[in-house]
Amino acid sequence: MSTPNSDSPAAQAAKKVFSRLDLDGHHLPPSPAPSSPHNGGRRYALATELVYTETKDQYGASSIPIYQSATFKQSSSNGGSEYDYTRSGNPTRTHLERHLAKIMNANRCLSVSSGMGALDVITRLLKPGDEVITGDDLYGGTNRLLTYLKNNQGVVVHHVDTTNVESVRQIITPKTAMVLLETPTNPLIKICDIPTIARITHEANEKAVVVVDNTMLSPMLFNPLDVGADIVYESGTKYLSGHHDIMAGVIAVNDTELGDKMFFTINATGCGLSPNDSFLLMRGVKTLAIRMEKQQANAQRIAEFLESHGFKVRYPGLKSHPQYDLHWSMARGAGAVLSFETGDVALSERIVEAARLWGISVSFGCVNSLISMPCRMSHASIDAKTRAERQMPEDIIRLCVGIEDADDLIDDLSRALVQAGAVTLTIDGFHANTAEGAAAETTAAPIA
Ligand SMILES: Cc1ncc(COP(=O)(O)O)c(C=O)c1O
Ligand SMILES: N[C@@H](CCSC[C@H](N)C(=O)O)C(=O)O
Repeated sequence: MSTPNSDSPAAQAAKKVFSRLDLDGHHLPPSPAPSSPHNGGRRYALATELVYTETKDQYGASSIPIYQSATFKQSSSNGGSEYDYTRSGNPTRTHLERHLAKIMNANRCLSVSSGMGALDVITRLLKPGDEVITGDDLYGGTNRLLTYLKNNQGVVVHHVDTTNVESVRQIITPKTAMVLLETPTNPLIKICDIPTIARITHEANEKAVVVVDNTMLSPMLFNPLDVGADIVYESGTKYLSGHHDIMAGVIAVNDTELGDKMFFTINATGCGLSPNDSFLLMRGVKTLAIRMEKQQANAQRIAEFLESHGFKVRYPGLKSHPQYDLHWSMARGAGAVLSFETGDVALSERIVEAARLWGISVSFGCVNSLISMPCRMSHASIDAKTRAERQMPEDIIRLCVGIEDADDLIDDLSRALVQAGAVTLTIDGFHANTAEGAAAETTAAPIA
């Protein structure tokens, strides 16, 4: 098996991010994040800021209380109190949103009941006739909402290869109202050049907003607002909360007018995050750095393990990723989602079903490792014809790596690969039953 190259940009960048987790406390550089009235002014490394909060609680509670109340008493008939009704605002939610604004380098953050809820709020900025440019590899639910807007709301949606800046440049017009990007994309792990696309979009049409779905990387590894995005959203169901026990969505902006418009929608439609889920998301966010560090390290090992045995693996921590340099020019880590192909749908099915430690489940970003077949699960809402047009391999397996012991994860995957007949055992180890596999080095330890 190949060993990680400690001089690679991936290794260097990971050191840069995570060496700041070293608890020697002597040389934490000041955070480069801008200070603003909303973010409270970030002063420390992100790992520190994630856990550092100031509550104004009357009893000095170290954890924000859950203000489980729909209404708030007013000091007079004219109102006069900070909160009146939880749909419009709640202290637990406010605390979370201020904390998230700080770590997302935003002036304002809004929290809603799911990632799709966040995209719904964002796309309500559109009006009939507006054009949206988006990718040809997208989370299935995002594709579904955009298709709904196209079929029912008069919004024109262009799916192009957003990994190619020219495809985006050629299609921008004065009617372009939004450019919506994922990076890495779900599930093909393709990389989009966010700074360049943001620049060319704004140059061509200053009214168009660039929206980035940052769910795959989280603010631990990427801050799209810093490189030209206008709106960033994430499914808080994933890394931000980290335990698959809540649904949440977050939206971050620097532009006051955009923030106000989206707050209007949240208040008008009632999709703001509940006090209880705000509390749980706040609790989850505090461990984001340490979870991401372990999940990424595990993902790197799994990706190298699969690649060294001849599988075609998609992961930006591997030098073989065609956009490796682009990814590392923007992000501080590779994340913990990877996908690989077997060349045979039935074989992929057998692998997925033979895994024990890897739970068969949609979603990612939680502490448990998950395995799935996107074409049948997370992306099943994209019809087969469209999947084929967009070159989505039906056999693709997605791995969402958790915090377990990496050797246990590799052992379980190895066993599943053998049981499924995906690899051939040799005296020295095993290799994938693919053309690449036959040519691959077989240096892994034999499977017991
Ligand atoms: C990249 C991406 N964005 C957005 C979402 C939507 O998030 P949620 O499930 O919290 O609505 C998901 C998954 O569901 C996702 O994978
Ligand atoms: N049945 C759900 C599937 C959710 S997929 C969740 C996640 N984004 C992933 O990529 O795994 C639906 O149809 O939305």
